[in-house]
Amino acid sequence: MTDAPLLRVAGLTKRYGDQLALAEVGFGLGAGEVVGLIGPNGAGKTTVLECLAGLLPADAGTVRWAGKELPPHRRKAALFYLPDGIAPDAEQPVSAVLSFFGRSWRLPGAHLAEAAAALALDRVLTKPVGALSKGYRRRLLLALGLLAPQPLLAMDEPFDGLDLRQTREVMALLRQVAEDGRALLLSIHQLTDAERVCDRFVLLSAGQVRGEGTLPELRAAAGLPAGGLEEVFLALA
Ligand SMILES: Nc1ncnc2c1ncn2[C@@H]1O[C@H](COP(=O)(O)OP(=O)(O)OP(=O)(O)O)[C@@H](O)[C@H]1O
Repeated sequence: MTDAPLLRVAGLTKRYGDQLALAEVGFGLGAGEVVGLIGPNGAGKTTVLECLAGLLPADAGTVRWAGKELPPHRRKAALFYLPDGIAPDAEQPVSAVLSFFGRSWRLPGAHLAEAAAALALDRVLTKPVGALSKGYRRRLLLALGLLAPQPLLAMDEPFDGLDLRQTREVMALLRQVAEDGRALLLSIHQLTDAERVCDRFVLLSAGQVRGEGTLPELRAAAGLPAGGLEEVFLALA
């Protein structure tokens, strides 16, 4: 685990009625790190991200940023959250959506063109967002993530809807984003994808953290001499 993490989540608890969706979830994340929030369907990954982003009120828990408590209404200064499956401005062409965010974030046009090219969006710039395929819609969201000024990028299932080649390209791009110093928190249910792109993992099962660390650290915690994330997850969760 990172000694002095940029982000420190502690005791995050969320109930939906009688159901305890998150039970004292805690983990840390450092600058330049790619951390995977790993767990099966219903484990609570989206709930963690939404509470963290300040979109969903948590029942308990603290979020500290560089050692100081960061209340929900100030989270968007630190964190850009890309939810799963949204289509911003479905009627607008891709170029208009990119320009809108570019203006909001006061970015030079060259940055927009770079992000569009990095995600091969140049060929769909005139298409309305609602008419994009799932993979291209995902690419547009990823481009917004690349352009966003916040130091932490949180993404819900960033590889959903991408084919094999697209997944590899986007993984390389996300690794580059981390090398440039941003922190990434990615919710991923495909363990093979997570293993390829993340530095560390937070294993979530039924709203509880069952392990946190690098693969070798998690293997040690599970008492396994070898094995991938899948074996480790099954042993710990
Ligand atoms: N708005 C809601 N009202 C009631 N229960 C909810 C609500 N949102 C989520 N839940 C429940 O909370 C639990 C955690 O859901 P969440 O969507 O966070 O899981 P997840 O790990 O992101 O799952 P998936 O991989 O399927 O997206 C699930 O049991 C889910 O049914």
